[in-house]
Amino acid sequence: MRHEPIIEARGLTKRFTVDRAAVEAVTDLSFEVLPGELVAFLGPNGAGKSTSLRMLTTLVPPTSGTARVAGHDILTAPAAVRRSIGYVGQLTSGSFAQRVRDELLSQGAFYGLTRAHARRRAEELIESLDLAPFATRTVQQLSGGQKRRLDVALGLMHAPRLLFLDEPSTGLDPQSRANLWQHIVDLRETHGTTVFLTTHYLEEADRYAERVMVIDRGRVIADDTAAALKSELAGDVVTLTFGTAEDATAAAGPLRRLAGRDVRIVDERSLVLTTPDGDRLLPAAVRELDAAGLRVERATGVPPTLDDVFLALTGRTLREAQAVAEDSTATPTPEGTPR
Ligand SMILES: Nc1ncnc2c1ncn2[C@@H]1O[C@H](COP(=O)(O)OP(=O)(O)OP(=O)(O)O)[C@@H](O)[C@H]1O
Repeated sequence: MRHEPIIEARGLTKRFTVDRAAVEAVTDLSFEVLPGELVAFLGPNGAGKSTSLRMLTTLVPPTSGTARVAGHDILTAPAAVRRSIGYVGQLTSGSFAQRVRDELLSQGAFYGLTRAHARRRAEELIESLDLAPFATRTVQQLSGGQKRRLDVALGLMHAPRLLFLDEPSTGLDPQSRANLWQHIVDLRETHGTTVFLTTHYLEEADRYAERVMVIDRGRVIADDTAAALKSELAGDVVTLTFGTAEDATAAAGPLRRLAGRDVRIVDERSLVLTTPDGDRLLPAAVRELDAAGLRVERATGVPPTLDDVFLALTGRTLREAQAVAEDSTATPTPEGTPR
């Protein structure tokens, strides 16, 4: 039996007006997420990730298109959508002077849980998000990673089936990031919570998400498992280094024929190519070139990353796209929810 999608976006588009010019933050976003999926929405700064999330969580209205989220239409039943989902935005939500446990209880009251229910739920979340040692601390006494775990707990107080997280790990050190991710993965495994999150960390999306949607300039440009995206859109990067520049030049033709791929010469003595099956190509290439008297000094085959996927799709790496976005001096005129 096919499950009903828990998110069903149809042509979601958002246009902002910046200095009287229209900025299309999100263009024609259509996709489905099934219950229990863990989806990473990956893209550089300014790609449209947060705006997409804000539309799906009813924080900003779309310019056109609509979506059904947890069974409710975001345009006609926004309150029902909000009751059914958890949302953790980019900024830490806890109020500074409250203690962790009290913060969770206030959130429970906000969602209309009885005091006894809220207490039970708070204890469960304190346990599952590893907050027990800090439960009586105030929010301002927590580290960045602990605060982010509290944010996730706050988003889960009313036990939503669907949790949206906007860049949950940005600004955390690598260890806290890995720890937070482990909690997110556990949540999904233990409670079957559907998790839809944005990130610009390639490695995280690659390692933890079972599905990666890549967004660039407001459009979704790829949507699959990380493994499928890498094998279909990128390939192993094979590098052969020779003793002399002459050997490298002489080897380029035979290697091109053997691999059936374009070959580039780098650093005069190395040949580089991308192929879906580097492990098979490498020994064959070394044997053939050796037999032709062209000595390979070093041979490496590196599996592709999601950055190679982004490069294959856009002609630039995600890191380059990120750097350009960070250099951009354009300040948007706020409209809708302030950033
Ligand atoms: N309130 C707003 N008013 C005007 N323009 C906006 C507003 N919010 C976002 N934008 C613009 O829409 C585009 C997409 O922004 P968005 O915040 O959705 O990107 P993002 O992928 O989430 O980026 P980041 O990783 O930096 O959070 C950007 O060009 C941004 O400047």
